[in-house]
Amino acid sequence: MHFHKQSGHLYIQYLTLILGLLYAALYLKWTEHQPQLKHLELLLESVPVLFWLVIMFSCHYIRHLTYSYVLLLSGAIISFFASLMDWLDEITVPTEFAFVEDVLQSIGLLLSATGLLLLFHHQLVQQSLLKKIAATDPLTGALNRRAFKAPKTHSGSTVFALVDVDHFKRINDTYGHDAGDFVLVELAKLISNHIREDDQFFRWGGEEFLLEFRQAELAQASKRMEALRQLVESSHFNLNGQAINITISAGLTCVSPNHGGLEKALKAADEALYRAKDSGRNRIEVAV
Ligand SMILES: Nc1nc2c(ncn2[C@@H]2O[C@H](COP(=O)(O)OP(=O)(O)OP(=O)(O)O)[C@@H](O)[C@H]2O)c(=O)[nH]1
Repeated sequence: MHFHKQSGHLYIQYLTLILGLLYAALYLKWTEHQPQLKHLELLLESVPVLFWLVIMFSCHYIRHLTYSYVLLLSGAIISFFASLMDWLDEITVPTEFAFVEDVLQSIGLLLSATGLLLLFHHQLVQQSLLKKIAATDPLTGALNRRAFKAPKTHSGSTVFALVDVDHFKRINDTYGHDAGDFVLVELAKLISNHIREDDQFFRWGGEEFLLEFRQAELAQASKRMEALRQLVESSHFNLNGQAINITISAGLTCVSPNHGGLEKALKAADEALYRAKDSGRNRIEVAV
């Protein structure tokens, strides 16, 4: 008979529901017509029993994390029976199984705590991975627009350079779209390898990038941008023996600590970039 893995996990949920119903029936049956029972104590002792049932039921949702799942589920099952024995002690005369009960409780807690720790660890790793994916451009590996944050006002002046590949459409048209992608990847690598650790490099969209020169004056950043422009101009991107040459244009603007508005500054950089394009490309222009 073909046994589907998924249904095996669902059986555990059904089993939990059945155990829950049996427990409720047991509770009602044994407390019926017994006014001498301490009902409040009995109710309080029910909390751990129900808690472990809920954990057993919820384990289904982490079934893809095998180790956490197995540890948490087995811990919950053992703890459930230990709590049930504890609960029974309220109704019947406490038995000589108190030691077994304690051992079961310890093992159950140990297993579920380990399962939970593994689950938290997995969640932390996943969270940082997701953060990284959300901030990275999948093609070039550069930061993406989502990762961009306005510079902090106490960190001195910042210079932004909007960088655009010249006549990029021609590269796509001449060598194909994959070659265009290759050029973007290589360009991003080249620039990333030649900026300072403090500087930030974003893929702003299409064949446009944003460079953030942190704690830099306009004159100093212009020099560094000009050096990058010359570096790109003199580089050959080698695709299957075919050397592809490109040039870039850039528009720069400075944002001082008491800047009036980042959007305004980026717009100025964009206008400077278009001036660079209009003036023949392969050059940098500073916003006026
Ligand atoms: N291969 C590839 N092409 C892209 C990508 N994103 C945008 N493009 C292309 O980039 C080209 C941009 O063309 P245009 O906006 O005309 O600019 P350009 O040809 O670079 O000309 P100028 O900017 O004026 O120098 C378009 O053909 C887009 O299809 C990408 O991720 N990969």
